[in-house]
Amino acid sequence: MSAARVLPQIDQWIAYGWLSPLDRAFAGFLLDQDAHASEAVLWAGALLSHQLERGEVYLDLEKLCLDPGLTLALPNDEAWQSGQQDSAAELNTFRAYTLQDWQDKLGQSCLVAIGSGNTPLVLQGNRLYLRRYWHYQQIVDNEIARRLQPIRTALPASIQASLRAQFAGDQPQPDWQKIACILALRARFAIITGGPGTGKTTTLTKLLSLLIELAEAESQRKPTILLAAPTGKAAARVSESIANALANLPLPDAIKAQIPQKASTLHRLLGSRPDSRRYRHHRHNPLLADIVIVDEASMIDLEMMAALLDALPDTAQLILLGDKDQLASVEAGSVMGDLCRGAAQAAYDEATRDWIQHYADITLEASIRPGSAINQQTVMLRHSHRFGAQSGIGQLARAVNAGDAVRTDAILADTKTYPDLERLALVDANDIKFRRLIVAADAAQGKFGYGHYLKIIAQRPAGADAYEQWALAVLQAFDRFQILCALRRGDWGVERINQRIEQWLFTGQKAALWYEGRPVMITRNDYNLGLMNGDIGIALRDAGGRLRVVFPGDESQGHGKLRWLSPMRLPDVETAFAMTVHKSQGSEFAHVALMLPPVRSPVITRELIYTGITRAKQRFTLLESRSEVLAQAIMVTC
Ligand SMILES: Nc1ncnc2c1ncn2[C@@H]1O[C@H](COP(=O)(O)OP(=O)(O)OP(=O)(O)O)[C@@H](O)[C@H]1O
Repeated sequence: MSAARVLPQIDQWIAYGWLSPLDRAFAGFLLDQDAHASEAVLWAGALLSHQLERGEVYLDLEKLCLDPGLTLALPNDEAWQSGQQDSAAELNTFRAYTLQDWQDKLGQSCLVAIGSGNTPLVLQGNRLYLRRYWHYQQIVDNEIARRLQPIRTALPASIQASLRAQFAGDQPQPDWQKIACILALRARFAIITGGPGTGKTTTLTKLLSLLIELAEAESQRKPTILLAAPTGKAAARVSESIANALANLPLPDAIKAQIPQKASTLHRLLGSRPDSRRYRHHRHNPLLADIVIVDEASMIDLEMMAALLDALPDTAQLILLGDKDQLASVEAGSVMGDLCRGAAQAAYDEATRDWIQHYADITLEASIRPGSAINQQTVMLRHSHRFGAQSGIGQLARAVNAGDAVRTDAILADTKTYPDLERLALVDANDIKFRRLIVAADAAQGKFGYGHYLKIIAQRPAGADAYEQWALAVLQAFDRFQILCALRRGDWGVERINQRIEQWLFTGQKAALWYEGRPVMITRNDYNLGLMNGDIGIALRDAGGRLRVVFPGDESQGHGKLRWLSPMRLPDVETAFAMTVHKSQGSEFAHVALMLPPVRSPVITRELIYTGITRAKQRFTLLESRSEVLAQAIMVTC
């Protein structure tokens, strides 16, 4: 194949729906920069661009050689659904290339450098980066490495006494929550990961109280603590969880008063500016903080993590919390997943185990091979205090996470033991069983459908002064039930499912785009309106009869106050009866129904199923038409 034939072949791949015009434009840009660019460079450029759109920050050339289909997630869901699987043979284009071939050909190009420089591409071992992402990766790696050095070799006796007091009482052993606190007191970086209800917020609250005490003992001053989350919704949820933990934990009032209860979004924390990638805070204007906490850290992409670390003063401590097993952020880079690699093994070295033994009085067995420096500052919480042995949601999430398809099937079948689970086989996406689920309004049974929030809308108050409360009740009722889809396109994708649900709920009434009851999700940040990607509002008529879209208050106005905005002012929105699992991250709903399409797709992975299940607090329904899709999905991990 010659370089001249690469662009037409990329066009063919665009026709299959495999690559996008953006990928071709990038290959074209490389050709403009170097008219002698080889076919390998042009293909690598187009595939790297494709990977970035899929959320990967680099093209893994080794994996590309081993399995191009799996590495590139091709044929993608659209191709599968439109029966284009036959074109999969085209993936053999790269079969003849070895890793060495790629490295040689890329290494010879003036468009590729091995490290620093000003080439558009950077090759590092088997990874090909776009320079910008390579730079972000450097910041993340270097800044975290600097913070991993222990800053304390001993803890004062007063802290040891507080630790004993906070962790008194019976706990599942080893007490990972205690270990998390002990390790986070040692260095300026720590990760606390765990599934839903494993006590991340509880542990964080105890840890903050210890850090406050420690700062006062060491420097006689109160530390400045900043609390953040990647999205507005996640920030609101974190604020609520911290307030609950503070109400329940027996901490001294003087300490409680210093623990922040309001989380902001990372964008606001860093000082985002409209229409700019740059933030107000960076290494030359760092944040004023001693301790920075970021919850829901699995949603942080590489660019945001680099911006955060760049803005962190040298002396500040960073603590990341989140669930490593959730899907990574929609943007490029599964930072949390990468940082937590090996966390489940608790591969602590001798120094770490000695520290834990000395201060937590917990003896851990030596691991066969000690983990990385990051592993030493990472703790995985393992015991769910929310989902006990009787919780189907908890059991199902564990089985999926372990990749155990047989157990997953058994749990879903045992509705006697696990009445919080339901598996519905649908003939097609129009099935009456699906329709019944949608229109249900059985709140007393915990079986919410969208009939529930429509009932509340119908209870319109008589006086204008009660409108705020009514709208809040509507938003809360809507939040109880959510349809999650694995795909965007096709009969089982978000777009068509939303249309179908609209028809079922508003038969005959709905003609216009906007109607009372329409739930919408913001798909692009609007800093002027304070609306963030993922925020959900509902169209309601205000006391004057005008149609407005009501959103929960944002952090600047206080989370309780509602915002009534004209639909005309809203940036990009989409109907939100159904949303993708990706978009549901950072949210929880009483009842979640997850739809799996009848065809296998490389984007339906174990992480996607796990994330979907763990959005449910009380009830989980699986909607499918071919049962093997679930089993196949949980074998695939990203
Ligand atoms: N060690 C513990 N002993 C008893 N109950 C606990 C313990 N840790 C947490 N809990 C309780 O478990 C519930 C979940 O805890 P928490 O909110 O801290 O978990 P989480 O991991 O932050 O949850 P999520 O992120 O899924 O909302 C809370 O009711 C909390 O009081």
